[in-house]
Amino acid sequence: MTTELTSADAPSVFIPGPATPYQGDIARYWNNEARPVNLRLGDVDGLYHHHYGIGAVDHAALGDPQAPGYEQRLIAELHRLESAQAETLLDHLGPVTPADTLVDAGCGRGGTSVMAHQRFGCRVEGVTLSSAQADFGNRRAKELGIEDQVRARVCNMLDTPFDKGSIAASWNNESTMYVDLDDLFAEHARLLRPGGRYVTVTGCWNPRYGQPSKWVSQINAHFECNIHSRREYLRAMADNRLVPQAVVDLTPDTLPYWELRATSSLVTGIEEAFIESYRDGSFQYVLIAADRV
Ligand SMILES: C[S@@+](CC[C@H](N)C(=O)[O-])C[C@H]1O[C@@H](n2cnc3c(N)ncnc32)[C@H](O)[C@@H]1O
Ligand SMILES: CC(C)=CCC/C(C)=C/COP(=O)(O)OP(=O)(O)O
Ligand SMILES: [Mg+2]
Repeated sequence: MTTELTSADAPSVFIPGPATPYQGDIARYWNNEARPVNLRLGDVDGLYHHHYGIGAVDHAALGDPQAPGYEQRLIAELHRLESAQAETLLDHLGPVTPADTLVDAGCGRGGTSVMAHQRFGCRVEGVTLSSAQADFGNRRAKELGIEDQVRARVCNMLDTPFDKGSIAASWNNESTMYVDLDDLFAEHARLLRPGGRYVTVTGCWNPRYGQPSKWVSQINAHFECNIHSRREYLRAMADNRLVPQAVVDLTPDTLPYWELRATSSLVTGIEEAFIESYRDGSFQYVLIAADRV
């Protein structure tokens, strides 16, 4: 499906329509998303994330909850933990040079893309289903003067325009639960150069629990997504020339973020499901870094 857009100064621009009705739903979801928990955190330093945080809470920085300015310090602390999550993802990309191009699959508002460029000095290509997110990310890149280096486009991450073997490293930061993993990893394996690195940070259900718990079902309903099991990740990677180099269980590291977020005025109602499922072992927050062989 294609949508033809015409304007006075451009002859004709083709934007691919959603590949499936589900992708149309997800594009609409993210086009309409404007939760204060994401915008107010992003306003702290201009890095806008749609992922969660890891690491210990800095109680000294937070100070007394009764003291003036506590809510702003709480927001800054949640944001610091979300940026720490992205730093940990970038730590696993391996050596990247300024001559390389990276792909941020499911890039959201582009926070991780900007951080990757700032760290490695390289080009970063983001793809999202949401035109509002792509516009937002491109606007931020322009404000930072890095629009020639960091770009977001409306594109299905299962079918990207990047040449075979042209990408040094790619990642999904909390965006794998919207797609079939075989299709996703086949596309990463195609675009990555042999020896390239793929990293995902994701929530997955724990096969040791048996089946997805009621909390996992609640998270799926809340975000209109489909959380996969840890086993599915490892199987789909093995089937698509992605060999895990590190599998890190970040569950204990993300709980403090959730426990702090649950006390904030910016709660969205999903906090209990994350906290309870991490505690009962039915759900895990993991990082998987894999070599494209
Ligand atoms: C939870 S957000 C994560 C955003 C970003 N990775 C971050 O860490 O801030 C999920 C993202 O996945 C994107 N997404 C979901 N399915 C997609 C698909 N088939 N192709 C491209 N992007 C997709 C959504 O558009 C959204 O930007
Ligand atoms: C770990 C899992 C299962 C994640 C699901 C994907 C998702 C919606 C991530 C956070 O986005 P967000 O930052 O927009 O969410 P929120 O508004 O809750 O902060
Ligand atoms: Mg968020």
